[in-house]
Amino acid sequence: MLSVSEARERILQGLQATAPEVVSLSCGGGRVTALPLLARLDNPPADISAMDGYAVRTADLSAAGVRLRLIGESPAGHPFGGTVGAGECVRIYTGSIVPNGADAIVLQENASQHDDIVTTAQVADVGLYVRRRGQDFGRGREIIPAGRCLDARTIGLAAAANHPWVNVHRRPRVAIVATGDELVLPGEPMGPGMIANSNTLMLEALIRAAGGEPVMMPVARDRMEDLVALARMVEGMDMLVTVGGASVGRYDLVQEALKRIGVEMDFWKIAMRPGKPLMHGRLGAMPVIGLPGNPVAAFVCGTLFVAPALRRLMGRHEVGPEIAMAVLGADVGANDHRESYLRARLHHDQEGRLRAVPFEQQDSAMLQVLCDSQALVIRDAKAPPASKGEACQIIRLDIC
Ligand SMILES: Nc1nc2c(c(=O)[nH]1)N[C@H]1C(S)=C(S)[C@@H](COP(=O)(O)OP(=O)(O)OC[C@H]3O[C@@H](n4cnc5c(N)ncnc54)[C@H](O)[C@@H]3O)O[C@H]1N2
Ligand code: MOO
Repeated sequence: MLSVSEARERILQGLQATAPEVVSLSCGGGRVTALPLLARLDNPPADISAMDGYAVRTADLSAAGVRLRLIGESPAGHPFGGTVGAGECVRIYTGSIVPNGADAIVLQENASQHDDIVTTAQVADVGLYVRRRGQDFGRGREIIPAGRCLDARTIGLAAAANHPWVNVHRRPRVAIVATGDELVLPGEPMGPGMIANSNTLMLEALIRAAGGEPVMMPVARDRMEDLVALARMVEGMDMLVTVGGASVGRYDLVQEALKRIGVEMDFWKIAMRPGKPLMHGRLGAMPVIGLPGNPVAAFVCGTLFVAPALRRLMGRHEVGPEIAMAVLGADVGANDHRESYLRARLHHDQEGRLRAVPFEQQDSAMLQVLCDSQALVIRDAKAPPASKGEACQIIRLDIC
């Protein structure tokens, strides 16, 4: 059976980012740049003051207590048009353009003004409290590379560089097909043997959080015709995710149905717990991922395989999952041949180290334990027993 990293490699192999589109910058959050962004102006656009005070000539300030003549003011948005000459100064404010002739700012706290005479209580070096033109970035400079996920910081930077729009990859559309005769949507009447279809809604949220556009398809019943008909409806999607029916039971028909609609299967079953019956294939260029039905297995496989594939389709270079370090908060036994992802609580110990305490219960159907976990502790295949205090790798779940 494939290892987790081999399986992820195979899923990511050859995935192409979706086509670019132009969107308004205010809608760019979570999208990935398809082209580098070049600054459309210098920032700041001119030498500006970093403080409220007086724009002065440092040559005049050989000592504190110098008297200068106030010849005008330079409020933000209304630059002073003249030139500061010897023995003169101009009232200035944070963000205002430093007038010609001036080369430093005296803080207003360090000066007193009576009518048009300003007495300074400070000497100044050239450039004091002056932000130079282009100090942040110059016009034409690449400020954001292609492949960067836009967040509050990058949106602020793009806006400062005068970009109203951004060129980003289209949100990948991901069809979610849940399978099973026992499923009803939450809130619907529930007959005997029925359960609420939690996986579809969970995956919808997971896909949306990873930047994709989830498309909920109707539930496929455990009949070949149903599955085949539904699977055919996914043309034009960027990814198909099925959930359930992945195992070996009589009604686990997903793999066969996928083959019938032309999916070229790549692998089925990997050395992982939870998530062993994971499937992967391609319908043309479209990746198809078949998740196991057990909800925790579906979530863990969603995190380890669906979200990274989605990030690659969105144009990201780094696709995760992000691995962090912690120390074990309890002893754990030897592991078998399946790499394990243990649901665990996280807390900081008295030395400030992050401790991960795996839950006793690791059943892959227990959503409450999953929700009470802040991390997955990764146990390598065939890992020997490990003691409390030993380093371990984790995937954090508590960073929303
Ligand atoms: N004889 C064997 N049995 C099983 C094996 C095996 O190797 N040999 N593997 C087990 C493992 S591991 C897993 S994981 C599950 C995967 O099963 P399926 O992918 O076929 O999933 P189902 O049988 O359809 O459902 C399993 C379980 O999850 C519930 N479920 C399914 N879909 C949903 C949904 N949308 N929302 C909420 N809950 C869902 C379903 O009712 C079942 O309880 O197979 C093991 N068996
Ligand atoms: O994936 Mo299954 O949930 O390993 O038990």
